[in-house]
Order: sequence, then structure tokens, then C-alpha cells
Amino acid sequence: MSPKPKAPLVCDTTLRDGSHPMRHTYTAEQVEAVVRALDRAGVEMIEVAHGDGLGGSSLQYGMSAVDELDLIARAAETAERARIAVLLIPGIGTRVTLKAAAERGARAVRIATHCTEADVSEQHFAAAKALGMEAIGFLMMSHMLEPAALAEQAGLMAGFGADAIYIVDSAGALVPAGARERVAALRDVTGDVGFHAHNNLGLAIGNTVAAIEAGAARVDGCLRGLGAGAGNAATELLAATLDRMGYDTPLDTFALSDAAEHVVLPFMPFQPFPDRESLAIGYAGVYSTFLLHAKRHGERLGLDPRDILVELGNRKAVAGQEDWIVDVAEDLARAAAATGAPSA
Ligand SMILES: CC[C@H](O)CC(=O)C(=O)O
Ligand SMILES: [Mn+2]
Repeated sequence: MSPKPKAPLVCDTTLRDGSHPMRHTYTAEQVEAVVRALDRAGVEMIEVAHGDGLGGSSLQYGMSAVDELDLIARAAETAERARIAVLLIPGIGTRVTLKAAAERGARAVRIATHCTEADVSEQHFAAAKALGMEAIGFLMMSHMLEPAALAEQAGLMAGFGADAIYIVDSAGALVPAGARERVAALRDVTGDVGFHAHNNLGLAIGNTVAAIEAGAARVDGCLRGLGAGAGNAATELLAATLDRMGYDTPLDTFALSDAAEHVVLPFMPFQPFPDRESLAIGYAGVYSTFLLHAKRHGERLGLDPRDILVELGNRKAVAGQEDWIVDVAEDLARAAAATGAPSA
């Protein structure tokens, strides 16, 4: 019998992407419990940070209840085997915060840029390398670029020294063929391609499988799918799927499903799901993190949040333009008032 192929590395981001639906209220005790469960279940990389990465705690993105550096330290103290990763968006996170995270035990950083702006990450890759960290590129909103153009951006990150580069389906807007084509294109640039899915069209696991079949060597998950928008690929489902696909995986599916049910579910504010608004995010191709903002302003102004999201999609809004949500909502409310159209 031929040996089983080695499974792609699974990075769990419950404690970073999940920070969005948690409204950045993670406590050190929750971090410890999640890290302990993931570590025991064989997860090799665990991402911990504010949802918008290092330095994200702000009025624009939402204030953290607990300083993320304390959460990172607690995670690193708890993990016996897993590496702790952080996310850094150049301009929000700085080299200073990255060094502070490394001093608290972070071993890897995912350097996230909009998919057309890889050029802004050069200094951050250099800083990560100087700190001895694994430096991973994270090309957000990857559905907005055709595969060849995305590969060019990945080429820039590879030139800056990226150890791996992720295709990030921030809007959960890709379908499996789109995931497959992008992974294939990036494989010409780096041998280590990752895929980060959102479930807005109900395709997080399907797209992740397509990415793996096209050669992705890393994939992301969150326990119970706890992430922005309709959430991410559920880590426990990924473990089961990798096993059923015939991979040799270090993951313990039942330990992960216990963690999802007994550790994460009790503190979840809601179950991310492709509901009316999340579906509109995938359909309009906007940022998953816009969900709660669009709901809030829709409620405030008597608008259907889907109209706000679709208009943001028409205007091609990208990460970091959260302030635009307010403008778009106000514009729609003014237009509705002018025409006397009934509000939602
Ligand atoms: C704002 C950072 C963002 O949540 C990163 C990410 O996970 C994504 O773009 O999907
Ligand atoms: Mn995400």
C-alpha cells in the first residue's frame, strides 16, 4: 500500500478572524482554552490578534477588550506544539508592534495587503525576517484580480522573501473554479500557496477542497466557522474532509469537534451562516468584515443592509474603507428620502 500523502498545513484563525464576530472581546481565559484545545488536537499553526491584525484596536475597527499582546503571550505560553502566528496589515500594524508580538512568542506573521498592493509590504517582510519569523503573504480580496495579475502581485511578495503566499477570499465571492485557477497561477511563483476561505456563498469547504486539489499547501479554518461574514471553513470539518480525502493529517477530528462544541460555541455571540446579508456580501464581492457595520447603519437609517453592501460592491470598496460604509448608507438614505421610497 502506498503511503498517504502529507496533508496541507491547517492554520486555525478562530482567535483572529473570529475576533470580528466577537467584536474583539476575547479574554485571556478564552484564548487559553481555545489554544489548549487546538494544540492537543494537532493544529500546527494558530493565529491570534485583533481581527484587523496587530494595531487594529481603534475606533475605526473596534477597540479590543484585552490588549492583543497579552492574548498573544497567553497563547504562546499555552501552546506546547503549535506555532503562534499574527496578522499584520501594513499601515495598521507597524514594525514596532511586530517586534512586540515576536517578543511575546509569535513565530509567524501573515502580512496582509489588498490584492493589488503587495508593493507596500516590502519593509514588513524584511522586518519579519530580521526577527527570525516565518513571513507569509496574505493577498486579500483575491477575487478582484484575474489569476495572472494575482500571480504578479504574489511575485512581488516572493521577491520580498515570502515563505508562503495566501490567496484570501475575503468576500467569500469565489467559486471553486476561481479558487483552482488562482492556486494554479500562484504555483508558478511559489511552491507554498495558501488558501483562506469565507463561507458567504456556502462554499468555504468546497473552495478549500478545490484549492487543495490545485496544489494549495496551507489552508485556514476556524472552529465552528467563527469568522467574519458567514464565517470561515470550519476547522473540524476540514480535519474530517482531509482525512476522508486520504491525507495523512495530524488533526484529531473528534477532538476538534469537541472543541468547537464545548469550548467555542458557549461564548459565540451568534453562529455565522450564509444568511440574507452574508449571502449579499459574497454576491456583491465586498469585504466580510463589512457585515456588522452595514447591519448597524442599515438599522440606524431604516435601510436594507443588502442595499448598502451591493452599493459598496458597485463602488469597489476594499478593506480599510470602513468609513465609506457610513457615507454610502447616508447617500442611500438621502436618495430614499428624496424619492419618497419606503425604507426597509
Ligand atoms: C481585516 C483583515 C481581514 O479580516 C483579513 C482576512 O481574514 C480576510 O481578508 O479575509
Ligand atoms: Mn478572513
